[in-house]
Amino acid sequence: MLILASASPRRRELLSQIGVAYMVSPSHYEERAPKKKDPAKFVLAQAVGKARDVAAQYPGQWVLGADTVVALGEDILGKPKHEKDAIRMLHELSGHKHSVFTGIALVRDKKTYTKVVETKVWFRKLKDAEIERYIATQEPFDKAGSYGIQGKAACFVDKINGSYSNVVGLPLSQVYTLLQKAKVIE
Ligand SMILES: Cc1cn([C@H]2C[C@H](O)[C@@H](COP(=O)(O)OP(=O)(O)OP(=O)(O)O)O2)c(=O)[nH]c1=O
Repeated sequence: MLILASASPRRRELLSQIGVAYMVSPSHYEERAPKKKDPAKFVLAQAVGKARDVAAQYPGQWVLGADTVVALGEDILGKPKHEKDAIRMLHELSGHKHSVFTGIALVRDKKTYTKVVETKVWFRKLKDAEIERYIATQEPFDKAGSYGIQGKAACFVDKINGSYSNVVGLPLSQVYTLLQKAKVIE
């Protein structure tokens, strides 16, 4: 059975949504501080790191790892460390377009398949009071870029271009294709 190397409840929900059978074994891979300028390379390395970490414990089994960041200009935004961080990120995103990158890695023993998916997201201009209220909900704190498109921040988003599930943490069409390629599913 496929193993999902993730502690993210969103990734579980997304994988369940498409009817793929899996079990969960979160990785203990230490996430690196994002390097500037190359979000695609960064999420790919993180996804591979998470998947390989868990695959080492399960020889002969396919393991799926993923990593999501928000890229705004030259900056890569991960999860906020504290409230100030979240306020800064949401101010930066307000009224602008950014990209969400998710890297996915499917690993079994020495074999690795990977993919990086980008979705463009346009935020409307946010009022200071809205940002404060949103942060008070605690929703930003376990999410890249300090927001969840699937939650209360849905009303911040004017439009997106690309995969919606990619923003939430797992690009489902591309995950499915990777699983087919590895013959985990038909
Ligand atoms: C932008 C955005 C991110 N996110 C989430 C997806 C990811 O779970 C999280 C980014 O952190 P990640 O480090 O990618 O994942 P994680 O630490 O939550 O889980 P794991 O490493 O165990 O797999 O941000 C949303 O839920 N909604 C959004 O709109």
